[in-house]
Amino acid sequence: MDRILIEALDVDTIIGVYGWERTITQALQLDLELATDIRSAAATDDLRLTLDYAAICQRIQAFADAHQFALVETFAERLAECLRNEFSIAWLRLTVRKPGAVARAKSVGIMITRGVRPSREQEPS
Ligand SMILES: Nc1nc2c(c(=O)[nH]1)N=C([C@H](O)[C@@H](O)CO)CN2
Repeated sequence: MDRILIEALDVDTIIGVYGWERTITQALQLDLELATDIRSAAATDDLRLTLDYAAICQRIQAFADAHQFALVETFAERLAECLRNEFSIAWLRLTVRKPGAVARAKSVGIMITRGVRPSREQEPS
């Protein structure tokens, strides 16, 4: 199955387990792989037949503006659910990094995959 890719998307949100983190906005950096079949969009050159990565990026920041989670785990799980529902995404991989959260690490974070991975039988040989 084909994948739409979004790499190193900067998202601002209120997130963290400590009190001081509830008073500031912090940057998260997201990578996404979104399974979709791009062939009909490519054949017709029609954006409506694929996943609009610009619209998805906008939705992600709107989601981040609307929520204040403690854990990056909760942010990732709830965002994955939101995107899968709203954009009819069968399978996705989402990486959420929190740069600078640990002083001696460039970033920390998590990666999740959700949904049913499209089978290879659906792919052309
Ligand atoms: N597994 C996690 N560990 C930690 C998280 C988290 O979201 N998931 N968060 C924190 C703090 O908010 C940290 O980012 C502040 O520096 C600590 N551990």
